[in-house]
Amino acid sequence: MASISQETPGISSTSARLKLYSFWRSSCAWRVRIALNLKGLPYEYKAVNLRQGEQFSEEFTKLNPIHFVPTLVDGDIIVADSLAILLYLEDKFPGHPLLPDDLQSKAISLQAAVLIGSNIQPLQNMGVLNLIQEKLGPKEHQAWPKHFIEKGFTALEKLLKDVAGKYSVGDKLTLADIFLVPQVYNARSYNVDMSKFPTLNRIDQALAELPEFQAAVPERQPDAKA
Ligand SMILES: N[C@@H](CCC(=O)N[C@@H](CS)C(=O)NCC(=O)O)C(=O)O
Repeated sequence: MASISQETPGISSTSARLKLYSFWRSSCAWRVRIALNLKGLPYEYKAVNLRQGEQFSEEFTKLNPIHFVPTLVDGDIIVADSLAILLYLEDKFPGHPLLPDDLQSKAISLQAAVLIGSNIQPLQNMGVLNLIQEKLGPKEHQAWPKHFIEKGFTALEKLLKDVAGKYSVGDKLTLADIFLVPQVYNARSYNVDMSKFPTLNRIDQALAELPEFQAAVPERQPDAKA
């Protein structure tokens, strides 16, 4: 596993205490990269090459026995799972909040994040798709994720269309935005027609303008195309 310091604009990362175990192409790790950038937290980037099976190494298994990235290490504290990490960061570093105070907006932000994190992404995870390819063939390997992304996005579009402002829930950034961007990227890679989801498409385009989101994209990570 390779280790690289990640600069946040304006903050020196030489003394970064946070370590993020990530893979450039992982949508779940991407969520955490966005949050760290938004909160202005420097971190050490620990690359785990999922395509070479580094998630099964002894070193990584000690950190996360289910063999998934992301995993965050903050001194003696190890947090695995993107939502758990984001809520941990929110508690420990409340500046630049990722959840609104208003209870209804907060509930919708969490609902949107969980819709993606529980009802879309797990059905198109690498291990799942490898198994589908093995059992059902390469055609299903493409059709399966597309089906579940479209089903999830249909619900998400309905959830957000009347509450979206500049971003997913009003005009402030929330967890919903952090989960949305990597999932739209994956949707495009499975040829999902995003014009069927105009609210999601518009928000994704607005978020693409923000430097904290730009710095988190897969292609800009130290292990990109490793
Ligand atoms: N619920 C977990 C899911 C983590 C997850 O599925 N990670 C993927 C990358 S996005 C992974 O590590 N896959 C490796 C594998 O399938 O072997 C989270 O949100 O962090």
